[in-house]
Amino acid sequence: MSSITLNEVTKSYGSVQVIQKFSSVFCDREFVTLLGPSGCGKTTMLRMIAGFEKPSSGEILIDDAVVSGRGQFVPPNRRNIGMVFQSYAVWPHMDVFDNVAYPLKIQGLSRGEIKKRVFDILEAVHLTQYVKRLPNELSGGQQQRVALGRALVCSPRVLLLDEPLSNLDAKLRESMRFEIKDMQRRFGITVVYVTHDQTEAMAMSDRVIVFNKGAVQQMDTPTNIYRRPANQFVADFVGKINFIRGFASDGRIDFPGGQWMAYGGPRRGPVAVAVRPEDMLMRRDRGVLKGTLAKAYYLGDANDCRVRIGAADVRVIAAGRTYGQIPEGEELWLDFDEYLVFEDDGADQTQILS
Ligand SMILES: Nc1ncnc2c1ncn2[C@@H]1O[C@H](COP(=O)(O)OP(=O)(O)OP(=O)(O)O)[C@@H](O)[C@H]1O
Repeated sequence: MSSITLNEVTKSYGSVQVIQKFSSVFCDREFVTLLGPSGCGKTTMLRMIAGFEKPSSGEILIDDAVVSGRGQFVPPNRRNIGMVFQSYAVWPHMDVFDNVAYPLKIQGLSRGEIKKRVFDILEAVHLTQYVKRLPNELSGGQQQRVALGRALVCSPRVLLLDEPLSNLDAKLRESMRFEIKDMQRRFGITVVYVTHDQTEAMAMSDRVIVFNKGAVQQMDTPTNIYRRPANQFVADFVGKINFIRGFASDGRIDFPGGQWMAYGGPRRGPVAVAVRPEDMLMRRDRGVLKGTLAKAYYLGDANDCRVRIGAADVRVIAAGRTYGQIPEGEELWLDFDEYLVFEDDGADQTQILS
């Protein structure tokens, strides 16, 4: 068992509140990702769970034990938590074996026991052949695996990862995602992962918590975050999306410029119709909005298109094999495969058609 319970946790620095009241239970073996733009409070939340920061109010429990709150504070080294940061934070003067063995030496384990546990972990993180190397003889990905091994070697109850892949190149980042996920399953560990990269969050998590300015915007599964975003912020932050401003009345949404679409939903007044680029279909015969294909960029697997409607450019992603079927400059219809209608919050990203 290794759950984390956060009860009405807040954090302020002076008069600035960086985490607004936050409550949740991260379940045993759950992979939870804290996702949000820079400065939204993700790292602060992770540091409070680790014990490097004290909440201003509220309490944190690991399993049934209070680690922060009710007049108690358990220091980081007594929380049995493993941590990996963005910077590899491996000791440059120690070889791979000694880096991974370090936490066990501090615990005073016997040499035989240390050797056994280090080699078990090195096998799990695919580093057995590099055991004698110094960090500067390893690639970034290998160094990050050393950090991961060192975090896991004490069999922690919880693993906290703060942007661990952001210093790696794109290809390595992708493969490490699967390695981390695989390791989490094998070790049966609870993971709290911090990132501003939405694809990382989607690929690994059981649950994603989207933050903005210290406040939770949505806590949900990756599919719900993507397909049923709670508001315009989440819709825009996670994935690509077009917002088209309109006015909802009974049975229809009117767009500036005289175009309109049928609408049976409950909203009335100013709205933003949100459509993901891959949910837009370009057709010759009929559709929701009429426009002109302004530009089509061929990317191989996809076409990244801009369709001009009035004064706005709407982004459409079509299958690569359809490239050239509609030539640039030609009139077309846009149909929406799936769309959401938000109350228009006046956000900058909302497009005005005219
Ligand atoms: N020790 C501190 N004193 C004052 N303000 C702080 C302190 N630590 C963090 N902050 C502020 O708290 C807010 C949240 O910071 P935090 O590092 O948690 O954000 P983050 O979402 O992890 O961002 P990033 O992705 O850039 O690391 C920021 O506005 C930051 O400036």
